[in-house]
Amino acid sequence: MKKGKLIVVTGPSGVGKGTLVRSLLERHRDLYLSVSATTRAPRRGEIDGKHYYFVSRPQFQEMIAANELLEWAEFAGNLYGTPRRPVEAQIDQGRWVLLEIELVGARQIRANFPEALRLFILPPSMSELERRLRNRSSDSATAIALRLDRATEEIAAASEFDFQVINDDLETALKNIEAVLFARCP
Ligand SMILES: Nc1nc2c(ncn2[C@@H]2O[C@H](COP(=O)(O)OP(=O)(O)O)[C@@H](O)[C@H]2O)c(=O)[nH]1
Ligand SMILES: Nc1ncnc2c1ncn2[C@@H]1O[C@H](COP(=O)(O)OP(=O)(O)O)[C@@H](O)[C@H]1O
Repeated sequence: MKKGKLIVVTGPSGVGKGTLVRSLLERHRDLYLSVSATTRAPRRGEIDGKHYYFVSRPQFQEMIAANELLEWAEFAGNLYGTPRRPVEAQIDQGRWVLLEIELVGARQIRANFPEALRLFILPPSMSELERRLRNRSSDSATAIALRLDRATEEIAAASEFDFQVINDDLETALKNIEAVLFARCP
């Protein structure tokens, strides 16, 4: 069977990655979203096994030691990683797998899976990024400050990615992502 594709979506926290990925999954039922493991505490409404696998630091360290993660990184004081087995199983079945991950993990994927398609989502401006993070009301002021600090560093690396998409108008951004995915992955 023809192997599936690995598609990496990266961009600063609050840029709208989750929103874009959710819309893509609704519109293209054959896409598969990898569920990450994290040591971050669940936000209101987040479900274990659906949004993330919420694990302790020792559990996460065990996953690293057992080589169960395809990539992992520390972000704003918490560990995040992609469980290897489900991703490999889906790719072996010919499905396209989306990874919504930060920059350090995206670099690991580039090193280990050079064939992966990597997209970077940009905000229309830093002030709009900050507005989105604050309006989302999901993080403490400290967590927002850590995310904004990191955003500048991540945006500086946007050109390392195969494609850059600005998430200003949501529908336009979605169309641009679809154009990239379906032009490159016939
Ligand atoms: N490297 C890596 N990053 C991840 C993974 N899962 C999520 N992330 C990234 O970790 C960052 C923080 O995620 P989260 O705490 O959910 O905050 P949010 O992006 O602001 O909603 C985001 O940039 C995510 O894309 C993963 O498995 N690996
Ligand atoms: N194109 C857009 N225009 C305005 N607001 C947006 C847009 N895309 C996402 N948002 C809002 O921005 C906030 C952050 O989006 P989210 O998907 O959680 O970002 P991320 O997953 O990148 O951290 C959410 O409140 C979301 O509704």
